[in-house]
Amino acid sequence: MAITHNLGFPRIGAQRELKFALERYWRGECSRDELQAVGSTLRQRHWQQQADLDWLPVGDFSFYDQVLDMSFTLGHLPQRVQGYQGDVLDNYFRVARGRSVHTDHAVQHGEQAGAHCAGCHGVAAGEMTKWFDTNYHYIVPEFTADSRFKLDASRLLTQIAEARQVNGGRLSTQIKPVIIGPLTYLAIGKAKDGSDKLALLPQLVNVYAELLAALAAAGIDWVQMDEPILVTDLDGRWQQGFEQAYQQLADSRVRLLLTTYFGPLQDNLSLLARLPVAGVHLDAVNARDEIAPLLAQLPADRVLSLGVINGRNIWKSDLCALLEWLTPLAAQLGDRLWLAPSCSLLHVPVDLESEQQLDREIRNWLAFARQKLDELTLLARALNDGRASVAEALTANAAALASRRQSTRVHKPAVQAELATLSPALGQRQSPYAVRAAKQALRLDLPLYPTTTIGSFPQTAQIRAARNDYRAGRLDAAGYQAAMQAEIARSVREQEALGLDVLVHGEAERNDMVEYFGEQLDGYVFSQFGWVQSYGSRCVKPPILFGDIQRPQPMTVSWTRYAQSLTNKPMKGMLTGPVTILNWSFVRDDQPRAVSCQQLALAIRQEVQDLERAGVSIIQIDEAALREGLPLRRAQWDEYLAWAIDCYRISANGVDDETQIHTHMCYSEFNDIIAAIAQMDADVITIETSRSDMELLDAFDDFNYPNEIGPGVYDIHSPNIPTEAHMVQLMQKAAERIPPQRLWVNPDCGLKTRQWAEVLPALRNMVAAARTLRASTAA
Ligand SMILES: Nc1nc2c(c(=O)[nH]1)N[C@@H](CNc1ccc(C(=O)N[C@@H](CCC(=O)N[C@@H](CCC(=O)N[C@@H](CCC(=O)O)C(=O)O)C(=O)O)C(=O)O)cc1)CN2
Ligand code: MET
Ligand SMILES: [Zn+2]
Repeated sequence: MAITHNLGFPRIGAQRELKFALERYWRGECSRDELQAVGSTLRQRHWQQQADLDWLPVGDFSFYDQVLDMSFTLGHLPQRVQGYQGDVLDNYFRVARGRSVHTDHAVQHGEQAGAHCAGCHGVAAGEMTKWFDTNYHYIVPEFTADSRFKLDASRLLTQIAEARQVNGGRLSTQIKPVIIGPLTYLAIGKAKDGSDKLALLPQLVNVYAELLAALAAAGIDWVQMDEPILVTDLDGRWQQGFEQAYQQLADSRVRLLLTTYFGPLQDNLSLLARLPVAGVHLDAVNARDEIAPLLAQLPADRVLSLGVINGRNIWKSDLCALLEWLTPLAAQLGDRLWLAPSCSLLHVPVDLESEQQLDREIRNWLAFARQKLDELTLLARALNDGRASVAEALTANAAALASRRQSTRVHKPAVQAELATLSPALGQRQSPYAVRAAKQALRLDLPLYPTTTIGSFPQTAQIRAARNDYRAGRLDAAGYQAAMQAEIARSVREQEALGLDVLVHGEAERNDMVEYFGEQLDGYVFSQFGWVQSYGSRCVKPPILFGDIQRPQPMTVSWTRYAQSLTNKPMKGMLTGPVTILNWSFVRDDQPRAVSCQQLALAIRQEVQDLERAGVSIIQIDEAALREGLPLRRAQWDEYLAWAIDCYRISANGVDDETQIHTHMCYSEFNDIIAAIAQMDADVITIETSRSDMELLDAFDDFNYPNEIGPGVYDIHSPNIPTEAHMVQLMQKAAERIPPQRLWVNPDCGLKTRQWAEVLPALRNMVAAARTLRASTAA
């Protein structure tokens, strides 16, 4: 009997109920009890929706982030919030989002609050970073040599009790708490004092042992222990850490299912196989080749859970093919075979049933979280009761897959012919940077330390309401265009008044920097409710790249032209680069990512050339997700970077010398990939640096990065207003590393999540800082 289970369910709600409840609570518009009630309703609903499984995940729900939940369970909070009296949930949000100086409410409007509160009475928010290679951000655990842990199992115990009440307690399914394992918890955290995190392992594991004892006392049998760090390169000390920790936990009265996901185990396979746990989960989508070697090494009493349904994409699985290779395994393993999605379903939308406007043919190719669980139960029935018991469903699945394989909407000879002509030479600028820079300087006539912003201005409630009205048919196309033009005019007016040197149109018309382009490219469809949590209450709706990509018409030219008509200052054309569009979309699984990326590169190249023809003198091509797409294993980095950088270059570099190309990246680790960044050969790169105090620029300095750089001086994740003095000081640090002639002054990232009331004084200070810098350089 193959057993079915799930690693985690999306928690935001099919209608983003959790998002809206959180934001109401943060604005003081609903009570804590009401927020708790929404959480409880969502948990109940999600358990009911998973009731066909043999084992339900519990503890995968979170009001903000599952890593932060684990920090609370382990009693491990940053020093700065320890000893805070008051409600636990409020304290939790305080760690997640900080508390601004101006308000005692943990910051309004769903914003991430400041990490820098030097000299103010706010509380700095926990740092956020990407969860492995996903677009989900977690709150980074902060370690120091004297970190201490203290168990608080209340969240898990409460939710276990709650799960047992589902359907009036008549749920036949069993309950399996989900926690992040000790090694992964340590590995994804940051040692604030540079100390050795592994030194904390023994006392950390003591608290895990207490937790497992508490779960056993609550009648729990299996516990899912997530250790995705096992799919990354681990050195010997970390491998030893695994042995020690799990040796120590082997005495516990619960059975551990040690889960790995997002990739193959490689060097860690033998390690996992010999850990004294009751079962292991392997990502059988990405590591199918490892099933046989793992089974060969796994002791005969262990459960093997296979993640056979892809938890990272939205495609239907090929059930017949899966059955083909699972049938002998099921016969061999019997009850020892468990089946699951490859990873938590956190990374996919909830329910395809909500999508009534999606093209019927394409909808039939898709599966969201609920449909993926249906596939899983179907597989188990076919294995347990014979294929005949689900023959109809299997036939329908095969027909859907065949329709996708053969569709002329997927495979377009014209695109493939164009792709065949593609060569890296397309990514070559006409002249080297020095020659271009001189021509651009003549054309643009910018001052030293030119000021600019990264693209977006606040996405106000009015902008979203107008777009909502437009989508609902309450506002016609002309009305929508007028409303967006009014917003563009407003941001141009504000930028002129501020005295910025290079303006942007503000991106009012964009719902998102990726979805906006997906909506306009052939080969994409987009959903209405396909939201995926990005951080806290913030979600994205990744567009679905299903077929060969074509750009039917210009996507940004008319907005940019309108914006340029309002000012004599240079107006930056603003595009998202091919690698970022790829990484933040749901993409095809029937061709290599590199090929999809090349198609996107050609589409963006056309847009760049159209902007140039329209007289736009500066074009920015954002590659915010370039680094996030790096494979989890170093051995694969070069291959990825080679095609990713080629694609960016093809999109960006087909312009005349006089056209200035900017790129933007907002993350803070460049050391590893600085050579690749330099190969992009952008005339100007704007990056996130303000939180790292310009230390990030060491990478550019050491590498002798040749082109211009705008190191962010304004931390846009914070509601705090940076002072002129602070920004001058940051730029002076920058100027110690990069010659002033090659420096720009700009924020860390776009301003769409901020409010005008914060943006205006901050940019006023930023422009003042640039003037001060110019004066002191001239002197
Ligand atoms: N794709 C992507 N990934 C990214 C980023 C990014 O910008 N894009 N940035 C980084 C950080 N991540 C972020 C992710 C989301 C948001 C964000 O603000 N998301 C918005 C949704 C943005 C959006 O798509 N808005 C739509 C839909 C707006 C909406 O919710 N409308 C309401 C109605 C609103 C009204 O009537 O007022 C509805 O449909 O119910 C639009 O503007 O059209 C949110 O969660 O609130 C910000 C940063 C990393 N990853
Ligand atoms: N141009 C985009 C913006 O300003 C870049 C964002 S990078 C996440 O919002
Ligand atoms: Zn950015």
